[in-house]
Amino acid sequence: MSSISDHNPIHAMKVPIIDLSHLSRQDFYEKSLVIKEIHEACQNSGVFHVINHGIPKSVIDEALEVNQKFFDLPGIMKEEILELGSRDPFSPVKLARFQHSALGSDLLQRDVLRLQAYPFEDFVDIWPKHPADYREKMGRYTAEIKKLAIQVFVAIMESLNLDATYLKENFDKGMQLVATNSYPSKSISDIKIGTPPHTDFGIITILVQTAPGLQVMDNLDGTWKDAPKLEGSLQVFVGDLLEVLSNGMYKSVMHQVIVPSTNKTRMSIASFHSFEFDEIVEPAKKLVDEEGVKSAHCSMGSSTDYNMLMPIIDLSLLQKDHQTRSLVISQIRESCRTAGIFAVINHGIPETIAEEALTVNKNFFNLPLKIKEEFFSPDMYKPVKYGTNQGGAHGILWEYLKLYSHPFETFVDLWPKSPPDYRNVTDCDNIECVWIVNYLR
Ligand SMILES: O=C(O)CCC(=O)C(=O)O
Ligand SMILES: [Fe+2]
Repeated sequence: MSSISDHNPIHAMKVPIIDLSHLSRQDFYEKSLVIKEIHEACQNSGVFHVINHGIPKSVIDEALEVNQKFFDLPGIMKEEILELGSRDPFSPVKLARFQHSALGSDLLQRDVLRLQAYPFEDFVDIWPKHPADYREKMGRYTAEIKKLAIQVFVAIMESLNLDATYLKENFDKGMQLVATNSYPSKSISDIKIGTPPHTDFGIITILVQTAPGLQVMDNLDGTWKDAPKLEGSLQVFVGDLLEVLSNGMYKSVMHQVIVPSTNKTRMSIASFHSFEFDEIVEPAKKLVDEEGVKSAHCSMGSSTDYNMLMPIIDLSLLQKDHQTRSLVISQIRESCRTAGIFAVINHGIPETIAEEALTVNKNFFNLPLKIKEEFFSPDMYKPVKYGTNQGGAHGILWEYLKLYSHPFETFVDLWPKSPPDYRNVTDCDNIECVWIVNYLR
């Protein structure tokens, strides 16, 4: 059986480096160049380094040190935290050992201490008490990172051609969840050390890592690349909600950690930033085209536990080698088990076909009632059925058209004749298929 250790050699990714000191300069031209670099970085790689970010090295080093000390504590000292958070996924402080299946049959393990960090006063009293300076040093680190996240968020909004103040207030008071990942130097039996492939759920993540192991999916060639640390930099990741907000212009970046077997332990601190928990995120209006067409994104709040977000499955990976295919299949299994819903990308259906189908159906619903009524029937098993419906707490009214569509030849002659190009829309080749087109007035 194949395993992580025998997959292809990994090359390093050219992760863009953004010099943040240019952002605070008065020079408009210099600033606009950085904004352009941020735009390209978010669009192409979904991850970038920030340097000259203004956070003192001592603050970062102390945060890493104090977390290392925490993980080195005897189990008994960590027990109070385990007690507090182990059973409740929404607990603001949670310590857990994650074991996830990754490539092939491999299991990947890491320990994670997750803390809600904003507003600081609301949570600090339940942060670890040991080591004695944990709260002070992590408090300083998380406050600096929050300031940096706001600065980066504003620049990202500008890079999308949105106003610098767009959703800034929401982001200012939004959530900050900090996860310290601890990767021990040796694994037990067959279990490898690492984090399985995933995208981060929020708007942005700011990461500091101590040792090699982080890999990023290169969207250009669909391969994993090493994303090593750069001395003094912090790494910024595009999260799922930024993908939604940007109407798909920026893509959340798929990444994983596979710790090479050396004798060194590895640690990272990931700070996830988003809006308030129950806020629904939708594509920015300015980025939705004139016809109001949103790309295939669901709006979603960040209220869900971050392990429970809408998973995104890249169907093109099913055509790749055996290892990759079984990874995708295990992602699908996991999505069905946990979220019960998932989004598919790279599904092979050209965008034009989906758009034409939407347009031709819109044209159908805009026909005079007299024509649509022809398909009205109380028989719910009729292969072509038009009707109206009303429901939900707000009594929303919608029209629908239900079509049996496979086998195409059997049913196409029953489909609407107008608009004249209605029947040209693609058939489904080899699946049992019923289309139900709902139309909200
Ligand atoms: O450990 C790392 O470098 C990355 C961890 C990560 O991706 C996460 O916590 O979401
Ligand atoms: Fe991550």
